[in-house]
Order: sequence, then C-alpha cells, then structure tokens
Amino acid sequence: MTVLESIIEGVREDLAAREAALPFDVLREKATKVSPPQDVMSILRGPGVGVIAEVKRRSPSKGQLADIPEPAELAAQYELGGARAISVLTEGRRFGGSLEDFDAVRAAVGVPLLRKDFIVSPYQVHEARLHGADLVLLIVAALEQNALVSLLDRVESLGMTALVEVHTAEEADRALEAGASVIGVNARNLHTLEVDKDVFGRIAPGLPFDTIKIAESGVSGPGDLMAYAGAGADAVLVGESLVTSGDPKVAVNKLVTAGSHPACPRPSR
Ligand SMILES: O=P(O)(O)OC[C@@H](O)[C@@H](O)c1c[nH]c2ccccc12
Repeated sequence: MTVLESIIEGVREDLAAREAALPFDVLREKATKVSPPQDVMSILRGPGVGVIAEVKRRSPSKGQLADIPEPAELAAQYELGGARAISVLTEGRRFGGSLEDFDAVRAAVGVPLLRKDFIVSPYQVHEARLHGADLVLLIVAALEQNALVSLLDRVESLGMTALVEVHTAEEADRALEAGASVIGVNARNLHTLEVDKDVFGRIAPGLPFDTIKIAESGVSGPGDLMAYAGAGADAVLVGESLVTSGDPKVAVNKLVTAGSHPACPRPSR
C-alpha cells in the first residue's frame, strides 16, 4: 500500500464515524443555511502572486512541525501579513488537523478558506461547506476519473471553488478533462513524499492560459516564490516554512511583498 492509499484508508474510517453521528441528509440541509462562499477565482486573480498560507501541525514526511496551540491566532497573523487565502488541514491521523481547527480559523479571519483534506466522498464536500469553506482540495491521484468529475461538479454546485491537485502531466490532463479551473501543482509526490520543485515548471506552461495555477509545497522564502512566479504561478501554497518561522506574520509578509514587487514575474493572464 502506498502512503496515499493508507492515508485514504484512515480518512474513510473517520468519515464513516462522522456519517454515523450526523446523517448525510441532515448535514446537507444544515449546510444550506451557512453564508455563501466567496468568489475565490477573482480573489486569486488579484494583482501579483498571491500567498495561500497553511495551518499545518505535522506531516507524514517530517512528523511534528509545530505545536500551534491556537490555530485562530496563527491564521490571524497570516491574514495580517497579507495572505490571500488560508489553507487548514483537517486530516487528523497524519497531519494532526481537524474540523475544530477549521472552525477556529473560520471564526478568526475573513479571507477565503481552503479545506485541505483527502476528499473522497460527497459527504466531505457538504461538510466543508457547513464549516464555511470557500475552497476544497481535490487530489487527482486519490480519485478515479468519474469520482473526480462528480466531486468537482458538487463543489461548484455549492458555489465553492475546487483546487485540483496534480503531480504529473497525465494528472493535469485528467484535471482539465474534469473541468478544473484552478490547478495546484504539488512539488511533493504523495506516493513517495519526495519534493521536486521543478515539477511546477514542467507542468504549468502546458496548462491553458486562463487556468489559475497554484504552486504547492517547498516554498522556503521569497526566492522560491520568484522562481514559481517565473514559471507562471498565480499563487503559492506554503505550510512548513510559515509554521516553523517563529513570526508567521512577518514570514507571510516577506512572501507577499516579493509577490507584489515590480521585479516579480506577473501571472500571464
Ligand atoms: O509545507 P509545504 O512544503 O509548504 O507544503 C504545503 C502544502 O503544499 C502541502 O501541505 C500539501 C500539498 N498538497 C497536500 C495534500 C494533502 C496534504 C498536504 C498537502
């Protein structure tokens, strides 16, 4: 079993427990009462290269990254530093995240929120909406094509935006075929957990010009952001270097400043 498969196995078990506690129909109905999602596409198309800052406690490759006693406080610092959106891991077993973390962050900030999890069921999509998500991650490597298509449609039918994550050109083709408008290229291979920062530069130029392109993983400072910008990134998604920085507001702001600097390559749309 690959790492990804074993993560998904745990996700399915946890999901079954939540479904037993709150039936799908009830969840779905409750989610319709939540205030509508933001127009993430136009926010991501904002000037310069945006920063999506992630609340990430641990990872399968590195173990514990940071304590994060108050995810709301961390997220507030990200927002003050100029993050364009915030990503919150909600997977518990490998990443130490939770929907409680998501709720705490939702209550603390106004920027769009991404539910970062391994989404395999419509239940999780409505659940994301119930908790106030604007964006939902869909990982191509984790989904059969028909599941990808139907989850993407469901995310969009609820007014949210899907960030469709790919790692190879083949996965990018599947994402486009499914109708993705926002594609994230993850430098970390979820099967081997290895990071290759050149993956973005190999895949992004082949994507249609109007696709919003997000470079995920491996950003340790402004230099990495500039390199991803040069390869066509609209935004970068950053976790580890921010949660370990000691001053997340300053760390985000350094990236935001680089992304809006005149010398930074502009997204080409
Ligand atoms: O911590 P980093 O290297 O800055 O990476 C952030 C983000 O890209 C990473 O957490 C991530 C990207 N795709 C994922 C899918 C599931 C879990 C986590 C991820």
